[in-house]
Amino acid sequence: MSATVEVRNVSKKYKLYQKKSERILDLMVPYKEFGEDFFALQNVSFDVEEGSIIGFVGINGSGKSTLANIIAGVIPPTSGYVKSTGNVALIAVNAGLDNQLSGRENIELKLLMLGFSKREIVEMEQEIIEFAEIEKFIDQPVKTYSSGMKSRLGFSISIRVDPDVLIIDEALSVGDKSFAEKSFAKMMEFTQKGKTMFFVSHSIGQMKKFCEKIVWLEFGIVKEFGDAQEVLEHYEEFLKKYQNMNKEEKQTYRTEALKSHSLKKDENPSTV
Ligand SMILES: Nc1ncnc2c1ncn2[C@@H]1O[C@H](COP(=O)(O)OP(=O)(O)OP(=O)(O)O)[C@@H](O)[C@H]1O
Repeated sequence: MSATVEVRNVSKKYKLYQKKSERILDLMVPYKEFGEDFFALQNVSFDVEEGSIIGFVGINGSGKSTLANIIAGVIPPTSGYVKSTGNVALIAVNAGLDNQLSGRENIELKLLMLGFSKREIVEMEQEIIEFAEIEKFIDQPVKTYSSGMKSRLGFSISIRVDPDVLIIDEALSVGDKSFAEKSFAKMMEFTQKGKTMFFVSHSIGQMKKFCEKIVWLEFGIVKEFGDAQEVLEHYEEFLKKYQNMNKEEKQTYRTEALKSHSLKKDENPSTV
């Protein structure tokens, strides 16, 4: 089964504190606010059709992982909502793995939580271990794994579970070449099955190969959403300019971008 995903007016606010004491005061004093509000995402809206492959691009800190985590239900939005017609799995380095447990225990826990029977778990477990290529380390605690091993384990569990919506956050960048090829082939299988997929990567090459549509995030705001070739062309042009800016120019660019967004929002609050 594939699924649709509706992302509507999603914002995520964090509090930034200069000192530890500010954080404590903010918790303790009910009638006064401490710290500074920071929006990792602001009013993000878009719709995804069944079987689409969507890429998230944007410079560091633009909100890609925050959005991926909100769609996966790992963190809640501050306002707005995400609706999906199917179950969603997130694959990211470290996502959903308990560092204190062994690889095997993590597999079993995840499968138990998803409602698989003991017999099914035994059947699936060996396949997951083999695909992840961590055979002899499978009974060691995950905290001793390299980031590549964690990512391979997370990837292998998620694809075996066969979710309706798959979100892959930079998880393919950490494996070696042969694992990357194997994962890529698996993702192709998923696309052929018509699954809905989100893909977060700094590699524009990977995005071009894989995605049909792109959400370009800039300072937590949707700068563009549309056809992959077109948006990636604009994003590449922007990157060339942005990388040549000095610190002050980047700061001015940020201030102007946020100002123009808040003007647009006032004109039409429900769409970005
Ligand atoms: N728990 C948190 N508390 C405070 N700020 C946070 C928290 N999580 C993320 N942020 C901030 O939110 C912004 C968006 O972060 P996010 O990781 O989503 O960006 P990203 O586009 O995935 O970045 P990168 O490409 O560097 O991985 C950043 O400025 C980050 O510092």
